[in-house]
Amino acid sequence: MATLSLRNVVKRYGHGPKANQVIHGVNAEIKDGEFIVIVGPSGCGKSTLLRMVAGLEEISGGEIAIGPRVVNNLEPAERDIAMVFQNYALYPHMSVFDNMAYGLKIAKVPVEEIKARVDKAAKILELGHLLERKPRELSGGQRQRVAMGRAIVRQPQVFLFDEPLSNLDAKLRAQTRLEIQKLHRDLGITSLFVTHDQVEAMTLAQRMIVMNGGNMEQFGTPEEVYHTPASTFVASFIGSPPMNLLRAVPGGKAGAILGIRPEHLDVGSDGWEVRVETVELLGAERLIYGRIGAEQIIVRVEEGAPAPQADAVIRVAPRPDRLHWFDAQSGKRI
Ligand SMILES: Nc1ncnc2c1ncn2[C@@H]1O[C@H](COP(=O)(O)OP(=O)(O)OP(=O)(O)O)[C@@H](O)[C@H]1O
Repeated sequence: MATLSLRNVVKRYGHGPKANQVIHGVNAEIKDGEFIVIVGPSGCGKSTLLRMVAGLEEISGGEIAIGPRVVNNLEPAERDIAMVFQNYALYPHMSVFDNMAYGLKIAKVPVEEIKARVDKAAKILELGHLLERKPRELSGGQRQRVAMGRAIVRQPQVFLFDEPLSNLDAKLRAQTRLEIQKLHRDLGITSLFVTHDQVEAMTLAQRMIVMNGGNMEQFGTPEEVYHTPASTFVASFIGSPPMNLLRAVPGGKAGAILGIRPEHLDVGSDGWEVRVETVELLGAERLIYGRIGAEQIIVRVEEGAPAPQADAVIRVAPRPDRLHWFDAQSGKRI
């Protein structure tokens, strides 16, 4: 097990004047045994960052260290990491056992030791009865577990996950999320997990790195990111539906954006006048979409609460201890 340090990490594709910088100096000190999620929209650089840790992309600037070792110039195989890919990358002609054993055979681990490690991983992942099958004879979730098994048997210092759940349906994704959490509790291996899904990030992360356009916008626990988002970007990326960001409402301040989450607004007899546009029922709750003047606002209420009609005018009060303020120019929290 090991710490993982990202020190002013930069990535440029191409050289000279045509070079395209896509990671602009990321700093993060990840503790031994921590589960870190890198989250952000498509193209923000999360896979590139992960692939630099893995050694699959050259590091253009800065330093990456695993434990005390700077790994910038080490081959992937020398870095003591194991990676789980989105498409699982299993060998189709090999059995489950051989898929899991392959990396160890290449590393010339003794046969008995290989068997013991594969059997142990298969037990943890409940794959024991499937060891003779080929990948095509497995469900998506089982293939995913084989891919994780292959990573576990390597006993790496660091696990790297590149959107490993995105090919699974919603139910299996939720279940596999729980399995990964359990695995991490049991093995305690430092992990870096990339996803564009904020729910996945919130539920899995001990701390999360929120990326935007090649910059780290925030590095914190899910609670910190939800309760004290560092910018309007983070505020609107984490939370569903996103935080309301209001520029011109009664009680607002010049040069500032007022943020309030839909779940922190109370419908009642005082507060802002909101003209209702539509109301959605989502099962346990209702979303009221409306306007304060020209500003759009979303209010989340419990399903049992009275549902206003379209065009009705209701009063909505923000909870004073749940207000967020951001600089209107920079979008940063003030
Ligand atoms: N080989 C490459 N050559 C040039 N540019 C690249 C290359 N690979 C990625 N990029 C660019 O780097 C940026 C970051 O890409 P990256 O794949 O890391 O994003 P991402 O956040 O993982 O996105 P996604 O969720 O869509 O996979 C993008 O603008 C992308 O176009």
